[in-house]
Amino acid sequence: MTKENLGLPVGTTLDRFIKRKQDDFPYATGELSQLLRDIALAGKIINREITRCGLINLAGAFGATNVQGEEQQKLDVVANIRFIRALRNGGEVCAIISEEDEGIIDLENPNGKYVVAMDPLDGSSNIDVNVSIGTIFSIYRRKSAPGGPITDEDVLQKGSEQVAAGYLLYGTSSILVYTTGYGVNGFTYEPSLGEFFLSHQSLKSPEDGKIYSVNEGSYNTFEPAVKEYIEYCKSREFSGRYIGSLVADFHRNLMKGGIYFYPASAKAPNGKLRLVYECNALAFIAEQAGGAATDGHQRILDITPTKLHQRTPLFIGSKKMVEQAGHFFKQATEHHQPAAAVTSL
Ligand SMILES: O=P(O)(O)OC[C@H]1O[C@](O)(COP(=O)(O)O)[C@@H](O)[C@@H]1O
Ligand SMILES: [Mg+2]
Ligand SMILES: [Mg+2]
Repeated sequence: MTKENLGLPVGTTLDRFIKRKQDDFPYATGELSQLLRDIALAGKIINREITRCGLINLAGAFGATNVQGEEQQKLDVVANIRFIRALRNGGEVCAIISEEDEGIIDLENPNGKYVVAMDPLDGSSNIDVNVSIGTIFSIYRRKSAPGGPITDEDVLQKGSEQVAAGYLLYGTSSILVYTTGYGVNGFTYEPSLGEFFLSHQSLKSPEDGKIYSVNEGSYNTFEPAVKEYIEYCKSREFSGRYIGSLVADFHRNLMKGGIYFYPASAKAPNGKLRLVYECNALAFIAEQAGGAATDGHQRILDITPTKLHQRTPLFIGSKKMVEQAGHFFKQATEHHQPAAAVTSL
């Protein structure tokens, strides 16, 4: 039995699963396990707020903009507060990077060994229309000495340094999907019991797929290689599917096989998505599930961030599809001319 496949039955609680995983590492202190439980707890609370937000005056705009200049929704703010509170109370984390806060959130917890980067509410534009939304998180080990100030080396680590990452998808059912670097597992939430249960063990992304997910309304602003890749998808009669919540689009493609991309455009030269708290976590999961994630040229997990809210283009999903998209960029770079379709993959 490998560490990846514990052979635990469907229906095992998240708690028991985490405990079993921890038993595989006799020297582990249990702090990461506790941190994962804290995140699951925050997820349950957010799930509750989401399912009744239309009734408790939580729908709609908050009336302020975040650091990116985007209009915050009330649930963006609530989710941020809930997660910060859960991580502070849990005691395992020293600092948080959040989409909703400009600077580092120092929890003033010198004993916290971990740094968490998070998008507390992903897909904000879908909140008020009952469409799936999510939460994304990355967990890093603190690099600087405990007790001292939180430094750039703590918060600007490459995605390949993640010790764990995951997402919560609040959809037709809510699911927590995470990896600690030994495969990917998913836990479906049973609201009447208040528990996450193992439902998707050792998730594997189909190697290839027939779904492409991109905001095609921006087509005219994309660079030629991206336009050509989209034309290639159309020529193959792939299905276009775009929810507009990264977590939901990613999850569907993970299950069914497909590619999600948010490329650079004339109006967003580095794309829209944020490297530290959106792309890295999903890239880690994609790779652990046998998929891939690039910015069109290089592996997402190899990019060293220089800013907390840094943006990056993203191409993520089934391995063959991400490679195929990369070929269009490669050809465009090599020949300085529009790339021809690579049909051999
Ligand atoms: O409306 P667009 O430009 O297609 O952008 C949609 C993308 O933006 C995001 O909503 C950004 O996430 P936030 O809601 O956390 O800001 C992604 O979830 C989604 O894929
Ligand atoms: Mg987001
Ligand atoms: Mg968000």
